[in-house]
Amino acid sequence: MTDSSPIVHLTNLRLDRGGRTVLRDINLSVPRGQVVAVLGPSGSGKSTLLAALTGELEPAAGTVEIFGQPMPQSSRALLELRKKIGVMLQGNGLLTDLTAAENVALPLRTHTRLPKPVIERLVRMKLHAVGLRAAADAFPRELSGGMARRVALARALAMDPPLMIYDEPLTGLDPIASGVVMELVRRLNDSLGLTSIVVTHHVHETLPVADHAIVIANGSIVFSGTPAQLQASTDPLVRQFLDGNPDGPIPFDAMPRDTDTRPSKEAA
Ligand SMILES: Nc1ncnc2c1ncn2[C@@H]1O[C@H](COP(=O)(O)OP(=O)(O)OP(=O)(O)O)[C@@H](O)[C@H]1O
Repeated sequence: MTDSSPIVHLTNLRLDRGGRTVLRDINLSVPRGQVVAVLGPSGSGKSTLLAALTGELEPAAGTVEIFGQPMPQSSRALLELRKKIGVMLQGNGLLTDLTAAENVALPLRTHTRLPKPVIERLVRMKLHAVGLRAAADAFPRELSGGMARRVALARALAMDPPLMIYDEPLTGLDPIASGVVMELVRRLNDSLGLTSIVVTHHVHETLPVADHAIVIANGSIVFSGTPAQLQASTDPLVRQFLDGNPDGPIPFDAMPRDTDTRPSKEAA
């Protein structure tokens, strides 16, 4: 791939789950170095989109290209690709009986044959990057929610992935810790030369650090543009989501899976 080719390129993507279409007509290009916010109400399909980005969910139609290559088919190639994608999942996922340093070391121990002193040095560097070198020997229960989230971030960075994906990084955090985590996402993105995709419904905390935002609702992308364009949008769907109105074009209750028989666009 060339320096100018997008890190993620989605073309006419359709994603089905449990026999029904969750997302359709998804087109997205994420250039290198950007922080892209993927926003949408609960149940809109944000995690489903993530699953397609990591190759966990095969598209029902359309294509996913990562690092300029189509999503690999073989499980071996998929495994190699995933080493280049740092994923911070909802919650921390930290192992409670390991220290912060041991948690960060885990991917390095699993995926590399680096000698112990090198791993220890890399772990110190990652903890330093998130401002937590002093907490190396602390167990997750001894850390605040925000600190634990930063350890999870250091662990996601352990293998130096060029692409970072954050799934609801702010869940359960207070506004101050949320600000710290989002600042860190931006700073690490720029200082380490990463590309970041942040999937969240925390609009107001995420937009200030994003270069580009998309909003998904009712099964497709209803907005794609800069954070300023998003804030200025007068689209009723976008406004309802941004302003948190219970009444509007986005249904408050998700359709029950087995009673939703809406045909997908392709099938219609
Ligand atoms: N494994 C599955 N089988 C069937 N349906 C699923 C599956 N996973 C998700 N869904 C459905 O797909 C839709 C989108 O779910 P998804 O988890 O992607 O949304 P989300 O935007 O990430 O929600 P949240 O913000 O609450 O995490 C929902 O209607 C959900 O019920």
